[in-house]
Amino acid sequence: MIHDTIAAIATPPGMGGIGIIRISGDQALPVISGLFGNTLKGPMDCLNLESHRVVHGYIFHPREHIVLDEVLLVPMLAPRSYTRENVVEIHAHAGPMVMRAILESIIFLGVRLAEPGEFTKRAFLNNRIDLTQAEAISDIISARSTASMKMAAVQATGKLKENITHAREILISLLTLIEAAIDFPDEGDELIQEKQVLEHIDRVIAICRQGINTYEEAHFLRDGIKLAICGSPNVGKSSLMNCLLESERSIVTAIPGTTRDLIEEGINIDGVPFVISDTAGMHETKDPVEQIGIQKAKESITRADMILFMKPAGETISAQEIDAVVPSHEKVIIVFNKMDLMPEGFTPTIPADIQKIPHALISARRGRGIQNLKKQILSLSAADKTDPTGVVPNLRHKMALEKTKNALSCARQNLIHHREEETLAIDIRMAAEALGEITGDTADIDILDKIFSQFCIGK
Ligand SMILES: Nc1nc2c(c(=O)[nH]1)N(C=O)[C@@H](CNc1ccc(C(=O)N[C@@H](CCC(=O)O)C(=O)O)cc1)CN2
Ligand SMILES: Nc1nc2c(ncn2[C@@H]2O[C@H](COP(=O)(O)OP(=O)(O)OP(=O)(O)O)[C@@H](O)[C@H]2O)c(=O)[nH]1
Ligand SMILES: [Mg+2]
Repeated sequence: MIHDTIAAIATPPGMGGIGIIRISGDQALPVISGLFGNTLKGPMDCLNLESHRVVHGYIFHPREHIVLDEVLLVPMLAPRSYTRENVVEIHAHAGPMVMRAILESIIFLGVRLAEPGEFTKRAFLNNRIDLTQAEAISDIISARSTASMKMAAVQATGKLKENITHAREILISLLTLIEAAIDFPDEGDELIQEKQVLEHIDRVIAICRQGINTYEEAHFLRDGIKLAICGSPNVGKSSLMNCLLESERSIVTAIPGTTRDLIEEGINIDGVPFVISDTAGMHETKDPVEQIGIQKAKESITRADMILFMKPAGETISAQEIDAVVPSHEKVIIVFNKMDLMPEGFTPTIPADIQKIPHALISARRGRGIQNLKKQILSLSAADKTDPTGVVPNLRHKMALEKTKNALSCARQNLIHHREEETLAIDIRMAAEALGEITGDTADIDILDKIFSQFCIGK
């Protein structure tokens, strides 16, 4: 039921300067009238508070009539609020006990505790924002890199919604035309001009294609670029992992075969998110634990977007060695480690057939050459060439775009082969519905519930 009034603590738990409790719904003002007064005398009538005007005062315990806290109150009256309902915010002191006491007082007066994402769900159900904007708000909060934060911020302004809505409108007007042709078969040929219809279909296919491509090129800015460190035992893989993380995450010893399990950690390099995995050293072994570790290492390398292939500086490297790990030679950086053991001015020798592969010379133990390596990683990831201020669909959007594109390819065939108009209409309706899933216009309640339940409490 959307007509009940909900409340939640909007700020993170724990102690802090200020904590915000938010109430939304029809009963927000009557409830606050039972709790808030602008003098120490007790609660006052709040039904006529002015919207968007901060009021100073006190929160009183609804039964014990004692002061709970000195607060600022922010009324935002429907429809001029985040949810489009009456909203009242209480800006209190952020201590776990005060915040809880105020929230309990509100609940005592008949308000229900909000579910995760419920304020934003109401903003969506009341048409303040569409589903892509709701998802973007959640992405802004959970962003772990500047790049993904920027992408989410663009999406929150409604850029993706505009693109999708535009494409869907093209399909809906096409559909109207085709349905008219079905209803008035005599005028069908005048209503549907094949060339024009094709043009419209192709325009929407192009929009889908563009969205899918952008996802492929840029989704890693949201999800993180998978970077695997691999090489023989003892080359310094774990030392490099720790160096990049700037913490002693992996165990480092002089004993070959120290790392057995796969170790994964997220970092961000110049605002770009990476998920680094430190793998077990690759070699022939009879040790069953090591064998499992090496199997995991291989899987991690297969999944990786980028590979750091480590060698001790001074040892020779061959194309075959790299072939064994990454046959395509793409997205590999050869990392020569332990440069501190080499004479000053040392440069590694690289066979002619692999000179195109980028390389770096470092000392993981001394932390030398790391800045240069980071630069190489960024440049190979092409993250520096990807514009995070563009619209980047997420996986859910991409799947719906694929569904749209496929349905339209069928529609195209039907049109070219002059099949029945009904068949054409079915495909186009399917495509329009798939687009509507992105913005939430045609998404079913299970999808909506799933998306909103992943939000923070109080959002
Ligand atoms: N204190 C506080 N800070 C916050 C929020 C909030 O709810 N409370 N927000 C919550 O997520 C975000 C800001 N989003 C908001 C979106 C709309 C309105 C709002 O009142 N909109 C009205 C009025 C606009 C106007 O009159 O200028 C409207 O759109 O009609 C407020 C906050 C981030 N910061
Ligand atoms: N001199 C020198 N020693 C290093 C350097 N990097 C790592 N080492 C040493 O090499 C040994 C192995 O380092 P690790 O980081 O554990 O090597 P690994 O590749 O993770 O080894 P495994 O997990 O066994 O496959 C340790 O004694 C490190 O201190 C370096 O840059 N210079
Ligand atoms: Mg190791």
